Amino acid sequence: MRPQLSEYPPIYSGKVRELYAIDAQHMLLVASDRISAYDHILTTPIPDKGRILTAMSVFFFDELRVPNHLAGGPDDDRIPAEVLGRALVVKRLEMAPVECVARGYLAGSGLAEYRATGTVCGIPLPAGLVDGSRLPQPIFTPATKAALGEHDENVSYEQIAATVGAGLAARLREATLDVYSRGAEIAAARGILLADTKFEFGTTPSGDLLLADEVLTPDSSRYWDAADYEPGRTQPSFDKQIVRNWLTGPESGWDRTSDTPPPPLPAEVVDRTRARYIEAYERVSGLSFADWPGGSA
Ligand SMILES: CCOC(=O)Cn1cc(-c2ncnc(N)c2C#N)cn1
Repeated sequence: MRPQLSEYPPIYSGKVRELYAIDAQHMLLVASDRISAYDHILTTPIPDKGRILTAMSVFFFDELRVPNHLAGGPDDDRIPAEVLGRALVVKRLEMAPVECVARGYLAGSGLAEYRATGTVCGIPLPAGLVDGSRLPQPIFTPATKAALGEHDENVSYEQIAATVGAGLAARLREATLDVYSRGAEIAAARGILLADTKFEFGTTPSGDLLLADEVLTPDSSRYWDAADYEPGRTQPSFDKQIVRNWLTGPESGWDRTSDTPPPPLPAEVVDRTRARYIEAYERVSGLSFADWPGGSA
């Protein structure tokens, strides 16, 4: 008999995910069906988004064989039925206060910083790079964790070393670049470019460094379709472009520059977006989402 979610005290609620306490050593990491766009949490959920992104994390945790915080499988008995398939039992870690970002391409805040300074997080880059340029090699561009709703602040490696110590900083950089590079290689072989990603790591009482949080999902990474890749412009998001286009198109009636919240999404946009998430998972993993736990069918 599975426990009720209400038996687990809530610890943290993020934009699209929550953390609950299971016991002194374990937590339940729950992914919701919420989707964000233009810094707003939309009122319309994407059915199964939480299950699809949980399946993606589990795929990469397993495929990359990186020491991680998982303490059980996706059907662990400690997972309540109501969140089965979109929740994972994880080891409670001492989290490093660093957003460990790896970038293989120039986009977002990295592009803005490059245009202003020719560097990203103090790392000099070649001249002449444009929006979407592939970098000569992936770079570690850490950020400090911002308050909910704020943007993280890019910081230099030296600042991270001053905060967490030179030893841990070096381990974070090495692990971040290793996991990103191998994950990006797997995805690229299946026609999906992982332009950048954000990892979170934690340590065990014995000092082991474990990959935590979510791994190489479309919420923690920029997913681009390799078939549409064209440096020199903003690349379409593999998973969110349908929503973005509708919100900024004539049918939504929404003004992105206003303070008004986005309107609800039409069913057709929801359905196509759900299909894109499933396509991303099945292409990258080679697995069928129909086999993932927790389906209503
Ligand atoms: C709602 C999702 O959580 C976060 O966004 C960031 N966060 C992670 C932890 C954490 N804390 C201890 N142990 C862990 N294994 C984890 C994990 N994952 C806390 N906040």
